[in-house]
Amino acid sequence: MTGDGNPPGLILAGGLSRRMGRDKASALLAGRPMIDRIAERLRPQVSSLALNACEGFAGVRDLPLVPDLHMDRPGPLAGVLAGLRHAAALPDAPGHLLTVPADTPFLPTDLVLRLVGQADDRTRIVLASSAGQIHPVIALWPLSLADDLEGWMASSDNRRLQSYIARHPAIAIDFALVDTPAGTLDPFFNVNTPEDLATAERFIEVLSR
Ligand SMILES: Nc1nc2c(ncn2[C@@H]2O[C@H](COP(=O)(O)OP(=O)(O)OP(=O)(O)O)[C@@H](O)[C@H]2O)c(=O)[nH]1
Repeated sequence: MTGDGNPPGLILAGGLSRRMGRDKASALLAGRPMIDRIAERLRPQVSSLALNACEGFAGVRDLPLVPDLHMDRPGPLAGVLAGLRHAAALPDAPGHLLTVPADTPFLPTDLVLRLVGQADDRTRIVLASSAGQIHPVIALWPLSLADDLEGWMASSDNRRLQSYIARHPAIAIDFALVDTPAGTLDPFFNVNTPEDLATAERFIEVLSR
């Protein structure tokens, strides 16, 4: 990787949180906003951390806001594009950007280490996977993709991350499930609903014992 250091990180929080019924990034999880837990997990793994959300997002005060560039084109790809442009302007000239969603509070502490280990060129997208499932929002993106992604978004109505990724070299790195007294925890467990929030609280409780 350029700079041979950790990549900058971007938390994607530009979604509508319809299933949660309120902004999920700032939803309290065991007494703390979920996004604080995610930021805490990521900070030691990245060179800098920013938040992608809509202009005016009030959920987090201590992260720089990177707004979507294509407000008429919703979807996480718009956040990735905004993040790639943001990262390209950073002083240490990173080669890649790490993205994670705002709803995965159990991110592995070796997430970046393992993804970066496979980022051996400037073109390959390195994705996280678990239990045989790829998580396309949890990925290392080469900064060199920015113009290509912008062109794709301008010329196609397809907003699926998987469709864009399928056009590029990509590799998925599998992360193990974790056995806990509350059951098996997927490190990329997604908190989308109030019920998921309750499940996540149970895991936090047993993991903190
Ligand atoms: N920048 C950006 N990110 C988005 C957008 N839509 C979804 N995301 C992000 O993509 C990730 C996955 O989103 P989902 O959980 O599928 O959707 P959501 O809108 O957050 O939640 P639901 O409305 O319940 O589907 C999350 O990190 C979202 O914040 C968008 O329009 N712009």
